[in-house]
Amino acid sequence: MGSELSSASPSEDSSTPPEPESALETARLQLHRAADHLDIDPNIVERLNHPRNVHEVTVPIERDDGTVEVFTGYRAQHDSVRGPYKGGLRYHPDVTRDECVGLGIWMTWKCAVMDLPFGGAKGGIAVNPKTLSRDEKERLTRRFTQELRKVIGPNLDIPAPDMGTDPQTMAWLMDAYSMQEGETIPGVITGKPPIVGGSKGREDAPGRSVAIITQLVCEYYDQPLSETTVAVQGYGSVGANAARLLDERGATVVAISDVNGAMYDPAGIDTAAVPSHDEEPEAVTEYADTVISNDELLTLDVDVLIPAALGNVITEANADDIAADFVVEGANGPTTSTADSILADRDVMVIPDILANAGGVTVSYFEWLQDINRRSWSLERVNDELDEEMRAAWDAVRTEFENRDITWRDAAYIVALSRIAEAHEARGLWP
Ligand SMILES: NC(=O)C1=CN([C@@H]2O[C@H](COP(=O)(O)OP(=O)(O)OC[C@H]3O[C@@H](n4cnc5c(N)ncnc54)[C@H](OP(=O)(O)O)[C@@H]3O)[C@@H](O)[C@H]2O)C=CC1
Ligand SMILES: O=C(O)CCC(=O)C(=O)O
Repeated sequence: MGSELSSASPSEDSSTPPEPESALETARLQLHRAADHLDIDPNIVERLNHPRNVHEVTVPIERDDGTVEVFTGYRAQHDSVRGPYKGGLRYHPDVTRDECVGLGIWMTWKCAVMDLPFGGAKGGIAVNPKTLSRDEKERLTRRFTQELRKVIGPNLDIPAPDMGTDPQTMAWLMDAYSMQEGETIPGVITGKPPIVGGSKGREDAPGRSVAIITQLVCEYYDQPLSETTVAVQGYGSVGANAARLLDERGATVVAISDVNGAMYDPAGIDTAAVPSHDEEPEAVTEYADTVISNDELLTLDVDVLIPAALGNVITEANADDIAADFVVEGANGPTTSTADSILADRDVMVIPDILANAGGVTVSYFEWLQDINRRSWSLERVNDELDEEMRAAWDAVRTEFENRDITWRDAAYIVALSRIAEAHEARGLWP
């Protein structure tokens, strides 16, 4: 196993990089922007500019036809000053080392903005999971777990689902880790099926938090939900759950999408009737009468746009065409830095990923507590506590937004970075 510190130089120059911009470039720019608002020891900022470790592993598996194929996997661990590293595992062909580092940095801020006792990490394998059989995916996950065994653990680094992984993947990881350790250790991973120590409500949680935050934003700007139109890109764990909850709560969801395009109905979509990615991948366009492209979805004239699939979909090229009043980021990093500035100049309110989709990691925290205590919570308790945590985070971010006259993203970063910097100061050195 390789373990290395980032060799990239800190981005002292906070000018915007040319697009396409990597998750790492965006994350570093955002760190420096937030630090500019705060009186933080520059040495702490320099530490946070780099991951603590990036583990790169090769993952060989036997394909069903008997051939061996070797994939590359990563686990980037950014900061653990407030607790064990925490963050998802992504199976996607575009997974790279830098993407994992950038996403890991965002996990640090996300856990801090929610005031959870975790740091940030992210990992994944560069693979298209749709090209794997179920058995191949299981073998890949078990071997990846074996390679990461020494650097994860319930008090060290606790992975979870992300794009391309699901509760079943988490169950295999938990089983592989537990078999190697010789005892059942459910707390090594979250997002498991409830029967093996998962939390009720975890699958819905990131979409639920997107819906809660959308509702709070609408209330804040006196926009009744019953008069709000919504377009959602991506119909997976985040997008489908957000769309369905907003639909249930009275909003009109006019567009949803899968990888092949978007279903569009200005009269409103019956979101429960369309299978999510988990229920049937690539089904949205199959069920649609009117199909538009994913690019067209982004520029629809709706009140709320929820990008909930890939990163970097709102860019310099289309930011001027975004017609929504509010962008609530369901995906991680859907907006490039240039696009962010364009949207801010145009008074489009962007509610950042680290707040909006933080329900996933918050219920992961509840799951971890349940695993430690060997006691499961009711769905009602999970949802009530999630609602409470989201409102507390919203209040903290709103206070900064109102006091400083800044963007919602800067406000969320200020909340997160202040907590992290204070923890580094308190602990004394560079843990
Ligand atoms: N899962 C989690 O706990 C959390 C996830 N996130 C973030 O949310 C985003 C989505 O993750 P998640 O919902 O888990 O992913 P899923 O794998 O559950 O679903 C992804 C969805 O996006 C669609 N999609 C894939 N590629 C594209 C594309 N090029 N254009 C448009 N749509 C596409 C898929 O369509 P199809 O069915 O056709 O494949 C599917 O509907 C990611 O950025 C992730 O990091 C954030 C917080 C928590
Ligand atoms: O639940 C978790 O630990 C992390 C989920 C995740 O990867 C994310 O919020 O981006």
